[in-house]
Amino acid sequence: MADATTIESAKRAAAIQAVAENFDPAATHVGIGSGTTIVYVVDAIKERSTNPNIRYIPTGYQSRKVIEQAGLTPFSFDSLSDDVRLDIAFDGADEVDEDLNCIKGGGACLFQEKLVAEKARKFICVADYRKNQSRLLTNWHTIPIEVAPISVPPVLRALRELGSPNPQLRQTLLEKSGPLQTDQGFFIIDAPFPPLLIPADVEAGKGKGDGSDGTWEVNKLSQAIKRLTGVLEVGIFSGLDGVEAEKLRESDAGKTLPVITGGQKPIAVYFGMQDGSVQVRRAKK
Ligand SMILES: O=C[C@H](O)[C@H](O)[C@H](O)COP(=O)(O)O
Repeated sequence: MADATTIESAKRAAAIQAVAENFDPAATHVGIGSGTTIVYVVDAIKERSTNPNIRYIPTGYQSRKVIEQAGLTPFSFDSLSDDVRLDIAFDGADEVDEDLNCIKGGGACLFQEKLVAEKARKFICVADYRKNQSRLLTNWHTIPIEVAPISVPPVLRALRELGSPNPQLRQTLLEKSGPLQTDQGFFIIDAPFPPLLIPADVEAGKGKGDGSDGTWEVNKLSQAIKRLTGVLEVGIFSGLDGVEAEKLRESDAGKTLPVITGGQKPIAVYFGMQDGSVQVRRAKK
């Protein structure tokens, strides 16, 4: 069992290396995710950046406060024109599999994180070693799903039909305050599922991956949940590979940003390890 100091040191080490290797001080637009790890990313950016003209695009209230407290300049996503791309976006993750699919939303931020990730030429995640797993839902057991409050009962029922044994509406820490509200004023349902397959598992015959035999492949489950009426976004970042997405964006330079469905996998994830080292998992070229 690791102590809090080891975990925080791991986050900091990963953030420092991720920023050193990917942050370009000549950038004009930088996306900033949410959570506890992103604070170290912003600290590392602040150390390196002398450019007061960089616009930092937050992914929610907490993210905007982190940017402001660092003395950097926040710029709202909805003030960006559609043809502007972010040079890069950094974010945390709750779990990452060997294909770089991620679960996010442990802190109730996922919708704006997806918008920002999809608008970035390069999307980088930073996490500590607990998040490094070969399959999603190994150590982190539930998928956060952002839903319209009115739709909670039918979405819970539909999730059970998809095979989630006991999906729960996330509550605030203070029980009398009721369900936790997102930055959009929506609710979060946390849906447990068995560990998710990657496409290679389905090809290897480890399961159908379409829910019919109790197994789900990560993209298929994400799409099945996203289709439910009342679901704003699913906390699975999968879909287009980071390298594939980057190529698509480069080839489309100057035109409208291509629509990337199903979220986006990062092009690289920096894991701070228990021994103080940093492991980098990159998308395969
Ligand atoms: O909702 C929160 C976000 O998706 C975070 O990026 C994620 O939960 C990771 O947070 P942390 O860096 O605190 O582990």
